[in-house]
Amino acid sequence: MYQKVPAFTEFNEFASNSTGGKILFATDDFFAACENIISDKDPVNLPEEFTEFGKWMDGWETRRKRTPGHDWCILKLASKCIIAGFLVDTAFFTGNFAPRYSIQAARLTPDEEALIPKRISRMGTAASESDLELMSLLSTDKWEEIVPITVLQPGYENTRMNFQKVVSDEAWTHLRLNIYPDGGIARLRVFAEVKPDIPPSDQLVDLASMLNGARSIDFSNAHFGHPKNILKPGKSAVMADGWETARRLDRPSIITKNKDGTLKVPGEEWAIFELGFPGRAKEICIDTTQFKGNFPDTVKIEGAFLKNEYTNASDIDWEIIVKPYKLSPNKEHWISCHSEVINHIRVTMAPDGGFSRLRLYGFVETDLI
Ligand SMILES: NC(=O)NC(NC(N)=O)C(=O)[O-]
Repeated sequence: MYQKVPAFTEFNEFASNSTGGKILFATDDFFAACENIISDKDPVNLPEEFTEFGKWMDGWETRRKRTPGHDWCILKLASKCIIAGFLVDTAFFTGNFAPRYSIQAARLTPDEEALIPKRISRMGTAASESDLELMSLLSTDKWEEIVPITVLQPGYENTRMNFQKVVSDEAWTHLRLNIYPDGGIARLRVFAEVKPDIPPSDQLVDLASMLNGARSIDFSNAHFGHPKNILKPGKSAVMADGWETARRLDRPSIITKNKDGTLKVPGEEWAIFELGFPGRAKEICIDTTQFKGNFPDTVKIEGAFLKNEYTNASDIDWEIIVKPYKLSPNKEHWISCHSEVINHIRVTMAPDGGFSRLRLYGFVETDLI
């Protein structure tokens, strides 16, 4: 049985590898390296797997502390953002999960970040005394406690998901995750809203990038992968890191084609995104990388400028930006386009399937921000 997932998990995620999060420091990596907590993959359990240090664990696990203090790590977020909530997943850490945690946040300048000692990430290691002394150069008044010391539940199927809502309007660049006194956690997910600087109006910007504030706000189907994945930076490394729907069950028993080569198959799946900035679209990329036997036949893109908060897709007067466009497997499709000023798009795939990334380059309409 799975736990109920809070609404803040619909926000983009800013700690994991695929979005550009980074572990900068950890006091101890004895049983399992801290980088595991930002892995994109869901944690796995390999009960028979042991390393020279102990039981192999898919997460960050420190040694049992026999000295004063507690363990902690520093993580750089993919972008400066306002945090809506956390997931501390203790999956498969049962007799060895960290019993309590807290989170502090900071806005660090590049000079301040440079004070953090270079990290050696290896199982069996711990930060040296001199590294810990260097860390004390980072003034403590930079770090604000945004999650107080909080009890964690063990990594059983029905207790592993430790969700924590955050209510604050401040934007942060770095997090310090404290575990008390030691132990393991499998993953840390940080759900947040990015507050990017406004780019100049003569610069082409990816208006659909999550790092520029784009977000997924509605969709018809996300069975295998959430549409918010297509807004992530960089290429997708696995098929799970994309938007993928279930196969539509209303497809005909035998598939045939229209004269123009499109499929004679009813039905489509759609997702709606709020763009990071209002602007005019100039070039769109639909990237089917990783999707080989399950890319959509076609994708259509429409845009709209909404003055008010989005409520319902059918109430909107959508302008077609890219007519149904025939796709190929495992490939970037770059399409030139021209739109009016828009701040939302509807992406419709027919009849179903998945793709990994969407780019929408355009000029920002700075007067409307
Ligand atoms: N069986 C274990 O998991 N033992 C120890 N942890 C690892 N990973 O070996 C521990 O700290 O309890």
